[in-house]
Amino acid sequence: MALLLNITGGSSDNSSKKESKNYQQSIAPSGFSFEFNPGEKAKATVLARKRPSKKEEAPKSNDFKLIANNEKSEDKPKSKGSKKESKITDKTIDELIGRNAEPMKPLGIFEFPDDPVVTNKKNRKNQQKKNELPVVDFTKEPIRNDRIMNANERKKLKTKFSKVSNPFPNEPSKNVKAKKQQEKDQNKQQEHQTKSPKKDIQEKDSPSLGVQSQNSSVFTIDSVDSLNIHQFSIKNLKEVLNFHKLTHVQQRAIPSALDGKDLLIRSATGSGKTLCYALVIVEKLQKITPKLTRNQGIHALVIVPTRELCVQTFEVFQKLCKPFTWLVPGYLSGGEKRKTEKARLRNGITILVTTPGRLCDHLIHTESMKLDNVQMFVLDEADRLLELGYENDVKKVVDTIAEHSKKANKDIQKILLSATLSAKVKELAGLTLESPIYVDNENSNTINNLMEIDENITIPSGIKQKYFMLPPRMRFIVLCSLLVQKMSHGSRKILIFFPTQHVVDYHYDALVEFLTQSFTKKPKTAKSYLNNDDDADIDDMLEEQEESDDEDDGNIWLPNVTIFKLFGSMTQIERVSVFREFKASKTGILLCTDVAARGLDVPQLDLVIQYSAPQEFCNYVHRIGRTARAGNKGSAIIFLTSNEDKFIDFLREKNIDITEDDYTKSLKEVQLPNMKTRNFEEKIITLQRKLEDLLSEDEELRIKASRAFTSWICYYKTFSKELRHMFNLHEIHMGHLANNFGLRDAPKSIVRQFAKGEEGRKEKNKNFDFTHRVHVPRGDQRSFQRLKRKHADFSKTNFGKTSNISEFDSGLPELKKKK
Ligand SMILES: Nc1ncnc2c1ncn2[C@@H]1O[C@H](COP(=O)(O)OP(=O)(O)OP(=O)(O)O)[C@@H](O)[C@H]1O
Repeated sequence: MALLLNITGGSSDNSSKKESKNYQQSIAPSGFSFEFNPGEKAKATVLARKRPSKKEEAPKSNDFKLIANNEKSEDKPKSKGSKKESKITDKTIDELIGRNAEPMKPLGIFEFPDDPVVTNKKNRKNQQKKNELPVVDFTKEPIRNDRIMNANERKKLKTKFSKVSNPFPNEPSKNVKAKKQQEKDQNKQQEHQTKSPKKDIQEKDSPSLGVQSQNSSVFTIDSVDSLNIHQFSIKNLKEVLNFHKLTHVQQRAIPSALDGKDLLIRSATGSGKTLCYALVIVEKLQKITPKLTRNQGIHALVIVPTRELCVQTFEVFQKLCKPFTWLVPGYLSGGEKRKTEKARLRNGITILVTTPGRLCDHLIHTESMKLDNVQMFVLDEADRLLELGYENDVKKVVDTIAEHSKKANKDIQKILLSATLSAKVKELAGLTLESPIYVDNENSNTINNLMEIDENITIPSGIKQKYFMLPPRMRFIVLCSLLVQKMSHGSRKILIFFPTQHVVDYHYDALVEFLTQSFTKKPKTAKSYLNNDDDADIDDMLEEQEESDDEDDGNIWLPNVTIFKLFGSMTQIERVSVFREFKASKTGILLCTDVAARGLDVPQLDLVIQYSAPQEFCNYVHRIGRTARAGNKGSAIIFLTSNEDKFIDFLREKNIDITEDDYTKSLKEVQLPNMKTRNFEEKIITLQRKLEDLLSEDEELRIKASRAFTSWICYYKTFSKELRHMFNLHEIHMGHLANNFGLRDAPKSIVRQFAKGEEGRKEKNKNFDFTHRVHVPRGDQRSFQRLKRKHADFSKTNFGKTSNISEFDSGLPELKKKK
């Protein structure tokens, strides 16, 4: 029970105020807050109250024992010891409540609009009885329903509670003045920014990049035969890699690199930059006579920013080295045991692909890690390396290599590739490269002054860019219907970018439940199996799940599609296996953070969905660049809400060709499995209810949703300077955003769960000794079984683990595991 009392009165003695305050704190029962000044008539006002929930214990009468000062206003303040004690019993409390009662309402000061679907349980029950669904236009912003309190009452309440910090701003419609003021401030800020000659590093590093669309096609008419390389390499390119023609960037870069020049390469996503250095490395090393042996150490070093890119690049080298078996490619990507990697290094690697952090670690701790023989050095995705904070690591490696080259008096060829050439990348290029040749989509020429290069990005012409302008609470529902629509229209692979790993994790569970499990059956989590049956075995569960899936095919939206998730804090085994399986699968949906935005090359990926906007403009370009690669076609859709429309203007100013699409189209088109709905509004209501019911049945999922909601808010606060004014937290309707996550609680209380501190969280999560939801997407069983066998005690594996160490930390404290 929460009760707020305000006991006020004037005071004639200031000295005793402090004393009495201390006193009242020490005796105040939890849930009460009151003030009173000694010497005056105590006046109690009940501002609001909440009925105790059934579970909560009824308060004992002792809880209401308040020490009030003298009831008579003319009484002088008395010393502590002489305070008169008067008991306010349950009865008096009730009387007080009865006298001043305001309508029942949770103590949250800012109420959220009454949503007939979400909050009106009575209505819902009645409707269900009648077997009729209310028709609600979800597509419109609801009109605020002020029936709980009128404006005056709310104003009063707000001023009384003005001391309480409010993490949520007022709703936009109610806050016109504040909005205007904010706009003024923003304009001033912008003016200031344009006038100010000094720019800080971040501004420098997120420059207003220009965009140009690729004019020509990706490929030239030149065949791979035109390259001056070994005949076996040409045969290998044609037969193993299926490359016949050169891309523009390859045609320009490869001959110069074969001549031993340092290169700075910038070109559109998917234009074949990897081959520009990989082919040259293999060609140069295979030429060395006598043939290199693996114990002669590392001869080529390639640094990439992420583990997936590391594995991907290593696989390209494996293919290119096929005709030259004495060249041994290898990779170090972190996440693996240092011991295993040390053993690999000891065995000998000729071409090493690595992430910078792990490389530096081995340079310090591993004796066999030597860079003395390095002849070629590549920095791929240099801008991303710097963004991820690897600047020092990269500089350390550059220095080490320069030292060796000086000692041995030999030249090391260096190649730097970057999608964007920010000031920092240029600075790094200046440090690393010597009289480089600059290659982009259109040109290749020697560059004297790197600073002269513009900072434009090129977007492949094969990408069709669309946006949805949709109400915030519709995001998830539209996503489901869009996925079903696209998959049934022949899409093979879809990549969805989410803001943080918590948001990925929650949506993975929710989408698996919606799209790949029986639509009408209640979900079963591993926990419920383990709890209900002592002898239950995961094997039984999997078998049962498989059998019921087979029976229910008609009841499943996407029975043959596997859903994957990928984010930075997953274990190495998970990350690599997810990435490989998604690449190899015929159809699939990958939910990810920006960890997959750069460099990843997934064949037949025809749609990229951005569930939320990227925090930096260049990430927009990289995200959409996962589709329409190597001259193929693809499409990209970004989900925005009406208050984010400035982002579209911003994109158009950058010459990005983006058009609006009707988000209701897919909802109107797709049918819910085994369900007949009269209109699309009914579909929306059914889907929203399903989501909410799912959360109410599954506490674990509800907690995930709450964390995801909170981390979304954190993400929203951290947009780059360039984009910050377009994504204003003050303009988000928190209630609607919470609805979108299937949450019915007041947004403020959701966030509080994670702001309470360690004790609060422990309390909240004390029942969760097994927090891994075991969704085994169909077709994914084998890999799951493999994983399970590897980790005999399943409940202790990291499968599905989500902690906060990834590239997009949500800023939330990590959940502590129960001992
Ligand atoms: N000459 C070629 N002929 C056919 N396909 C090619 C050729 N060169 C590269 N590709 C293919 O094009 C795709 C993109 O190549 P790559 O990953 O090297 O692009 P990228 O420019 O590095 O992209 P990003 O900037 O996104 O990292 C790959 O699937 C690769 O196999």
